Amino acid sequence: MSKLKDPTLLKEACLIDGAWVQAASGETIAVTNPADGSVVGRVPHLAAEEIPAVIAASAVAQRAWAALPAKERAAKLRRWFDLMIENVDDLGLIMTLEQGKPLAEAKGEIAYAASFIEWFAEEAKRIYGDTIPAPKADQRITVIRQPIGVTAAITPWNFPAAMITRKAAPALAAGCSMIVRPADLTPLSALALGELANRAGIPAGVLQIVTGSASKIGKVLTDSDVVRKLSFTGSTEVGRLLMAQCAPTIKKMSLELGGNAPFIVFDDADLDAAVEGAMASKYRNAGQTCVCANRIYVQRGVYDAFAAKLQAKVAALKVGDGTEPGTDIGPMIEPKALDKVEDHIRDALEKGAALVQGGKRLGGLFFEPAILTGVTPAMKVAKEETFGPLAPLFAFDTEEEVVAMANDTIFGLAAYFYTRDHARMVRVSEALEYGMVGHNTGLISNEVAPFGGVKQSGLGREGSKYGIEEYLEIKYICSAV
Ligand SMILES: NC(=O)C1=CN([C@@H]2O[C@H](COP(=O)(O)OP(=O)(O)OC[C@H]3O[C@@H](n4cnc5c(N)ncnc54)[C@H](OP(=O)(O)O)[C@@H]3O)[C@@H](O)[C@H]2O)C=CC1
Ligand SMILES: O=C(O)[C@H](O)CS(=O)(=O)O
Repeated sequence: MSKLKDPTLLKEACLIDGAWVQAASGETIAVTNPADGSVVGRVPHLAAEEIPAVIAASAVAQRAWAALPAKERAAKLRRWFDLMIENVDDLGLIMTLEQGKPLAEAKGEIAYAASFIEWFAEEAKRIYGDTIPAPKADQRITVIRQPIGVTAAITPWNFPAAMITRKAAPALAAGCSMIVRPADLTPLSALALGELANRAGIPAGVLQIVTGSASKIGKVLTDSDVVRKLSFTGSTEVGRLLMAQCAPTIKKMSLELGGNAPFIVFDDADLDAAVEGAMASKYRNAGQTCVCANRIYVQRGVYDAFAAKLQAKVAALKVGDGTEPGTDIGPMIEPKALDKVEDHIRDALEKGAALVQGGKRLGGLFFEPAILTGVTPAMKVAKEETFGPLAPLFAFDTEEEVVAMANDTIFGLAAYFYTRDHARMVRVSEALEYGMVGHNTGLISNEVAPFGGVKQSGLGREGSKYGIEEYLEIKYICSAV
């Protein structure tokens, strides 16, 4: 890839025990650019039989890594953060070429991804314990927190860097090792991060990155009793499967799964702010994020005004190759993603909705950002996650009605609402059954706050002071004195 300042960041190999390794079979997987179908690179297609050695290396490395003083682990993580920031242009370009998002968004994700490493480099030094007054004079009670041990992560294609560091940073900060299996569609970002981890002095085997069959590699990782924790980001369907696979070994799990975010606009909202928030929440990454507004509810008195304002903004979005200046919406990741958006539009139209903006294929994997009006709870788009650039507008009359509709889903990841009434802000933020709620904002993701869902959107939290708990075990020590 000639445009890289540092071409050695394009790693077409797996990171195993500190070395860059090909599959024993020599088989590879092509990584293609969703903008034009060109091959960006090729990564190894490891066989399942090659994974036990990776797990063994992880176990050896983890013991030495955990034995380091926290301050030394923190310093290496901080160096990894610094190297990511220094290489943001190359990391962003690699991401745009394999995932499609506009370059500015890709660079923004690199900064977001790096922020987790910066944050947990600091948290590494603050893993405190407790002393507890004993019930007997000849006893002393202490509580310490220790790393879980060998961990694994399986990550999705939509945030090829942030979903790696949001798991690896707390794991390594806690003294764990981690084996990462990135999505086949976007492994190059993860492998570039692995190269920078090596350069940062993170010891061989502490962070390993393997590519190949998700189900076969996943099965080896979930079956292993050495792997004590699995962190997964992806669909609820695969999350359920992995939970079942982890049950026989009683693995700790973190699950960041599907969403179906309601975005509610009350009639007392600042409409321009609400439109800006809807644009940011809905069309980021071409709508391919789990916290995207999936259902937009607008109180009847402002419905037409909101729809008109939103349509004007959406009509101005530039769809194109993510490397082209001014592109707002890149290609979608694969053909089935466009099929799902079209299916949701077709179903809504058959049930009485109107397509007032966009909704056409633009060739290849490009899709025209769309708006539906007259949407009702009877339509697929009310129950299923579109994961694409489609804004379905529902009208509502009362607060009670819209909260009930917003909560009528198996998901509970993110929700958003716009109101300038303080009492309503308190009532609605407490009534919404979601792990994360945005009030008068459509962007809630950062490294300092606990990211995660309730109901069938997942288990656990990532980021924040809570995120490191996912990689620690509590040990209670009772001493007779
Ligand atoms: N809560 C969150 O933060 C996020 C949730 N999601 C949700 O995921 C969906 C879209 O993302 P998508 O990546 O397609 O989700 P998938 O669940 O299909 O894939 C996620 C990851 O799991 C891997 N995978 C797939 N099947 C298995 C299996 N049987 N065993 C082990 N690993 C497997 C995939 O590998 P491969 O792709 O190589 O086959 C990929 O690396 C949406 O529902 C979205 O909401 C997505 C991102 C973030
Ligand atoms: O996978 C996702 O969709 C991300 O978690 C969304 S975010 O963290 O970038 O908001």
